[in-house]
Amino acid sequence: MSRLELLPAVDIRNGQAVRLVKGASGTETSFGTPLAAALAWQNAGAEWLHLVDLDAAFGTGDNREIIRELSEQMNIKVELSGGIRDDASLAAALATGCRRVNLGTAALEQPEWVAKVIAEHGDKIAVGLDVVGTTLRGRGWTSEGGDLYEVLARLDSEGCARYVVTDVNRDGTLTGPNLELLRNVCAATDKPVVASGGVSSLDDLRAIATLTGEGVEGAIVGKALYESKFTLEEALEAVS
Ligand SMILES: O=C(O)c1ccccc1N[C@@H]1O[C@H](COP(=O)(O)O)[C@@H](O)[C@H]1O
Repeated sequence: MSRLELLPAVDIRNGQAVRLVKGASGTETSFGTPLAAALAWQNAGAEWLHLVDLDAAFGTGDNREIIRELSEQMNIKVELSGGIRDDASLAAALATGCRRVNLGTAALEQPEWVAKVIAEHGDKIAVGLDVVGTTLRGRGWTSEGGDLYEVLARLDSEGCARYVVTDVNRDGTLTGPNLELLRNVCAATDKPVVASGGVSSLDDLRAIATLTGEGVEGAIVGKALYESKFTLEEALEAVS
């Protein structure tokens, strides 16, 4: 069985590394500069960084320059999310040298464009499936975007390489991952799944790691790291 990949998260709002509760704008807790956070995870042994431009996701601006500068200092793989919705934003994201991008809103609102970029860029494109129950959310998780399994079937048929599955109601809450959701999504697709939302403990990571045989490839870890529930070194050891 393959080892669970860990992706520490750096979410950026107004130039700061922040954590939100259930993705709600206005619930930010700041944790210093994005570069300091990213370097801390890189120096602690991260193989991946999950980097989110929250302003771009919410439509309140962007943090492109910070992301460009930060990316120059990363020698680990970066997955970049937030506001990637057209050719220009996709080109800017890929120009940072990131390993892959996550599309959210675009996958719900612009299916033809998403099918086109999946065909053009292959596994550089992942889709973030951000859900409440089985209903997808877009536009900073404020709009409803259809049924999870219908959209998943459409994206699968278009060759989408990977899905990042977030239970919105667990994100930033430290209440544990939604293992049932992860199992259900893995049963519905052959493509790898990255788990997001709710991780609070090393046991949560061990529980997600039991799903690697079903298709869970990685887990995003945010608030638990920022609130020192465990260290990244401990997390990497726990899933090794
Ligand atoms: O990560 C978050 O906390 C988050 C909160 C609210 C909205 C989006 C969030 N993150 C990721 O951003 C992309 C969606 O951006 P877009 O819709 O493509 O502009 C997606 O990967 C979310 O998981």
